[in-house]
Amino acid sequence: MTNRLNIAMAQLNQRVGDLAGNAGKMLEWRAKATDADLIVFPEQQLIGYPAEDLVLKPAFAARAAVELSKLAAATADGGPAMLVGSIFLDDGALYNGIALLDGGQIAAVRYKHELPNYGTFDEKRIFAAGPMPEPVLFKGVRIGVPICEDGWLAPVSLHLKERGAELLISTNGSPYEIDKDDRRLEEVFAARVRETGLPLMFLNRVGGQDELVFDGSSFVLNADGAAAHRLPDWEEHLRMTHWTRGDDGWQCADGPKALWEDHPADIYSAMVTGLRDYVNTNGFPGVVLGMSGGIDSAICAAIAADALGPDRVWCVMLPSRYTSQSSLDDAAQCAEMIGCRIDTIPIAPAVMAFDDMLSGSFSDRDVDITEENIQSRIRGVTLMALSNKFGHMLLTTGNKSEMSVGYATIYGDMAGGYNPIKDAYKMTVFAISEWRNAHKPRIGLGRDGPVIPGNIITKPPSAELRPDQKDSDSLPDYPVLDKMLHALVEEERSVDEVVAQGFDRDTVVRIERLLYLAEYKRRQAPPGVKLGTRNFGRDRRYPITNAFRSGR
Ligand SMILES: Nc1ncnc2c1ncn2[C@@H]1O[C@H](COP(=O)(O)OP(=O)(O)OC[C@H]2O[C@@H]([n+]3cccc(C(=O)O)c3)[C@H](O)[C@@H]2O)[C@@H](O)[C@H]1O
Ligand SMILES: Nc1ncnc2c1ncn2[C@@H]1O[C@H](COP(=O)(O)OP(=O)(O)OP(=O)(O)O)[C@@H](O)[C@H]1O
Ligand SMILES: NC(=O)CC[C@H](N)C(=O)O
Repeated sequence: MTNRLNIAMAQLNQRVGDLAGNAGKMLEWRAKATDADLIVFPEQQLIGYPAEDLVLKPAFAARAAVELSKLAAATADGGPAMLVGSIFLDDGALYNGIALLDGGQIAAVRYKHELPNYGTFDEKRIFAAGPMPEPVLFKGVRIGVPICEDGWLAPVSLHLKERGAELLISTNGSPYEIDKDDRRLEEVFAARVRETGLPLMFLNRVGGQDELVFDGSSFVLNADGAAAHRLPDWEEHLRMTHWTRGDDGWQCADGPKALWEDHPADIYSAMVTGLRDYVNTNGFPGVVLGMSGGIDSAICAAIAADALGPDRVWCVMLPSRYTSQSSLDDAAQCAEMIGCRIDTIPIAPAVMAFDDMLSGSFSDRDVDITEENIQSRIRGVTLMALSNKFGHMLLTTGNKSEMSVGYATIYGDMAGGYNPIKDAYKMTVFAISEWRNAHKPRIGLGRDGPVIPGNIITKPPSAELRPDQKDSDSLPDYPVLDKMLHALVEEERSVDEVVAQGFDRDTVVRIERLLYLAEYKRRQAPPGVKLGTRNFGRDRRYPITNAFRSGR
């Protein structure tokens, strides 16, 4: 039995499916934590979280077992023991679990009891729930290891306390959502400390995995509820924590307390993190995007420059006969401010070729939205040709307001691989543009100073697909539209409830109809960074074919 423990917290990124890579990285970080008795890694650090249905492939679970044995063998060197999250096939059932690796062996294994099955989580579909976990014994100390959701609810921690746990170490794969960092510390895990009277370590992963981003923001709370450590958000970080046992139990010595980003800096960092990891992990040399002189493409280019560096961002202006001189000037100035390449490829020759090709088929039809959308699709084809030829991934730039009501052209401006602003309403796009002009993000690789010309932020949004077109011709002004959408999407309000908030009934009925009709477009849209509690794709899963309208 010991009265002192040094526990290292490894707030790491992960690569889903790269078991050997994740294992190698854990050993690298362990080698840096020389004074540690124990080094702790986030939930499912070995396989990457969330690995989704990949865990159901028997060969994957078998490989995880092999890699875990190798890691266990590596602890025969007398260095720090390791707490490693992985998957475990046990008597035909698959568990999300954690292993204590010590003295060259797998010294203990515990399974997750509470499986989250809401929002983005589907763990009941892929895992069996473990029994109530007992504490693990390490150097004579009984440590409770609630795995993520186990710590979000009271029963597991209470059980661990009852079974003699002396401190709690919670390993997490807790995705970013607006304000979630403070909620984890001040509400959820502070409650576990109050209920059990035990000190608690909360360790979370960082980095992006498809639509999810993880902010880290790990911490240690002492039994009196005071924070002893706060690790930085959005960065990998190794933190040594020093614990002593006194008459009142275990106490963690005070350490550095990082400040976590406020609004809207956190949203911007989430977008940078999600895009950076998506592009780098999937091996693209950079990104290409259509730069129209509008705010959506401008902020996407700025985010990409902060994610990848300006030299990996390639903007292309694709003017048509409706593109104004001010759009050409704004696009050029924006690229110059960001410090990235911009080329100009006029689309008129392709537009004329399509007019010609289709003139026979369309001879008895008026010109309508068909011709407008052909311009957008020509841009999509051109940008995808650049992507094919040079390897850069095409960014899509539709914000959540547009994606909500289908204000985008399928196979046109919706063509692409990833959308950094997919979960940001238009008013959020304005807010982060203002913010980025006044601040360089801490994790950003872009330039200091403003990156978006003021005119792009102040001019009325327009798709420029026909003369003098404005978004407000088809949609309510964005401050109004966004409030309605917030009520309909994020809060799942009915038309009557939204009308009661002071909005015009006909408009709300129309917006709800557009929202439901556009489901088919969203189902074919690229993934993008989740910011809120109700993103399109993982959180909000509506039927495409859907006759329900709440306003009739
Ligand atoms: N339920 C369903 N399941 C599967 N497919 C369905 C469908 N309903 C329609 N469709 C298909 O979708 C087609 C209509 O969708 P789509 O072709 O997108 O055309 P549509 O939605 O009619 O038009 C695009 C809209 O996006 C606006 N916009 C805003 C900003 C930028 C841009 C831009 O392009 O840069 C565009 C543009 O002004 C216009 O209002 C139909 O012709 C039909 O083929
Ligand atoms: N002239 C253009 N050149 C290059 N890309 C374009 C052009 N027009 C549209 N696009 C692409 O299509 C996307 C959708 O156009 P849209 O007008 O909705 O967005 P925006 O111009 O960036 O912003 P805003 O809605 O504020 O005008 C743009 O973000 C851009 O990627
Ligand atoms: N991986 C998990 O169990 C995460 C669930 C947890 N409630 C969260 O949102 O962070």
